Amino acid sequence: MSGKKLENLNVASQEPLITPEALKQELPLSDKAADTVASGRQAIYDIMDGKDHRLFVVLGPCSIHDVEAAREYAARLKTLADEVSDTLFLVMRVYFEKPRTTVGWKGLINDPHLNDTFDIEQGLHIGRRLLLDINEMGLPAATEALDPISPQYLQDTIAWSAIGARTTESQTHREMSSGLSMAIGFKNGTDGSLDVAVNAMNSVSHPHSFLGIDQQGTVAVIRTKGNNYGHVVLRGGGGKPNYDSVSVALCEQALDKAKLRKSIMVDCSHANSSKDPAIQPLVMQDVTHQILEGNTTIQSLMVESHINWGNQSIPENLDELKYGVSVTDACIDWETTEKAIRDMREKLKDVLPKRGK
Ligand SMILES: O=C[C@H](O)[C@H](O)COP(=O)(O)O
Ligand SMILES: C=C(OP(=O)(O)O)C(=O)O
Repeated sequence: MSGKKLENLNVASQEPLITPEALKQELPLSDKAADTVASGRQAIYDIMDGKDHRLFVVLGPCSIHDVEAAREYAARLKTLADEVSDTLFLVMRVYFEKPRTTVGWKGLINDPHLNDTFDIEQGLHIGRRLLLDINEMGLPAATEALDPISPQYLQDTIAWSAIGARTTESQTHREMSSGLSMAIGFKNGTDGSLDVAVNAMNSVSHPHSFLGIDQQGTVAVIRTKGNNYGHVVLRGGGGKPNYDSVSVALCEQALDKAKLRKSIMVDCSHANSSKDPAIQPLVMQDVTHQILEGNTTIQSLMVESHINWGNQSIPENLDELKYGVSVTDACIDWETTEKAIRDMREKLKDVLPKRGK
């Protein structure tokens, strides 16, 4: 055996991590929370299958960094969700994993103390605790599945997942999604390309076999059945939006050609708003107008919303963090969120039940 050190040359250290099974034993899902997850997933399947006339709307902070603010947001959202539930099915964005263009804070699981200590074990505990609490309130949760291992720890609490613009083309993410137990939205690429999302939908509907871990944390060959509830998320890109009726029609054509499900989510943020939160309610209004004009394929929306407007950089002294303000992309505030959702409900409440008939 050669004495030359040839592996892990750029690895600083490795630490064992709690297993998914042990985390779930410490933080189990209650019957009430499990009902929220199961009924949330089913409502989304029914909307995608045309059995439920509502739109589903994934809304909430760009990222969670303060669990108290997230709980307050969830309580407000639950009240609003009940109020508009005849027309809109509201699901809270509970995003713990942030894909970065280059570098930056990677989210609450990766660095829960926001200080580059990367206490991932603590991050998993804090994240799971919050997801349990939100589901306990009766509010379903949505997240981005970014790390290919973390779903084993958290996905039993999630009603809808996204694969982000930076990972839609990744085989690892398509394989993982083919085994996830809920509907999954694939964003178009950051350059605006739709092909990557269409190809992802095709890939995810097939069974895959790949390397992963099981609930005991043992390295395993994971064999999946395929996920038939993949759909496209139009988020704009390459400096241009793609929520307008022409882009939506082109998306429908591409899905038709590929013989894939014509279920479209419009992301009102990201490149569809040039990351200016003030544009998000305008995108919501435009989508509402398209539906009033006869569109039948937009079945869902995504909105980045928090308690307070805008965003902030993470300060060196964390005491200086402003409460309820995003530390990643800028969000609309609660008052704007309530108004935009109520307006949408008012305009669509009589139209959606008759949609496509
Ligand atoms: O949704 C959040 C951001 O758009 C995404 O994480 C990329 O952020 P960045 O370009 O600031 O790294
Ligand atoms: C990172 C996100 O979006 P995108 O992948 O579209 O950039 C997000 O929704 O948090």
